[in-house]
Amino acid sequence: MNQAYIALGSNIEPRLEYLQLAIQRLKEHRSIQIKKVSGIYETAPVGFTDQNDFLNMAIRIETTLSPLELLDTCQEIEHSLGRKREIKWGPRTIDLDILLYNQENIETERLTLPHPSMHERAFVLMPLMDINHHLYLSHIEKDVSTLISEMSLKEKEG
Ligand SMILES: Nc1nc2nc(S)n(CCO)c2c(=O)[nH]1
Repeated sequence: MNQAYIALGSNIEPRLEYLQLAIQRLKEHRSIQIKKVSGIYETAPVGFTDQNDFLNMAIRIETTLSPLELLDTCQEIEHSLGRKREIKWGPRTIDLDILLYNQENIETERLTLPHPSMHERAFVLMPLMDINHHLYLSHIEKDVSTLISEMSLKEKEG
């Protein structure tokens, strides 16, 4: 049995519903079992900042799918929930990013694992710490207090 971590995000309303639908579709897949679900975080957009805030979360699954089969499944769910890839970094109804697949390093045209940006994204690391804190203390270049202060700054900005 393989273990994988997936990051989810949405910044087009109804954001929460898109997250719930994506998780439901993963849960319904006969080769995927959802083992842990993080909390849901409202986060300011990073990268392309001229867009709505996101709702982000992460899940841990067990699966018999290969990494590329899991990617196909995630992209099918994104497509079924109306994901348009007009602007690369633009708004999206739902985003499903595979972060880790076992402890494998994978470098293909379609998929790089571990996800190359996960170590610099508070919107990924904070949900992951909900799920499996010991897994991420070793990955965080910024210390946890920096990440938390970044998140609380967002809270204060309101
Ligand atoms: N806070 C936040 N900013 C983001 N920028 C991009 S692109 N994305 C899409 C994920 O790559 C996000 C996101 O999910 N959350």
